[in-house]
Amino acid sequence: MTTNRTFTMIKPDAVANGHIGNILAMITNAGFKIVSLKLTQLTVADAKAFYAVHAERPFYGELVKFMSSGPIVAAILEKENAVADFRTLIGATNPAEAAEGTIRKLYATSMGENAVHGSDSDENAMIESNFHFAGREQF
Ligand SMILES: Nc1ncnc2c1ncn2[C@@H]1O[C@H](COP(=O)(O)OP(=O)(O)OP(=O)(O)O)[C@@H](O)[C@H]1O
Repeated sequence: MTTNRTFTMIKPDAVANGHIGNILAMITNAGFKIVSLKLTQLTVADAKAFYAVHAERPFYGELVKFMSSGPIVAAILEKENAVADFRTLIGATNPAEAAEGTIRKLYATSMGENAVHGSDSDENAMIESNFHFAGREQF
């Protein structure tokens, strides 16, 4: 397996509920190295662009509103098999279906407000990382 990178956001629900520290601890305890990190907030335009792939889905408006509703933590993570291993760590999109011990099982409140994002491919990890971080912020 090769060392690679994934992109994550701690979403507005988890930030508002005070879970930043616990979620970052779970991430680093699982062996991910943080190579970029910031507290930021998406504008409506940013959220629309980030989730453009979902533009035709019925939940798109709700998703854009939620993701721009408050601060998020954006991070780039490095590990062997980072994309797949991170999706295992966060659990299923719907927290009711998320496995025990996953971040979403512990901290997500609903399908929409599900605590964290994780890239779904190496290609998207790079696109999403570059959306949020300048080259000099990627260590
Ligand atoms: N049926 C739904 N109702 C409300 N929100 C939804 C629904 N399906 C997805 N979402 C929201 O849109 C996000 C993107 O959906 P996607 O299918 O890509 O899930 P995911 O890959 O598990 O999540 P993410 O991209 O945030 O890591 C979900 O994380 C969730 O916040």
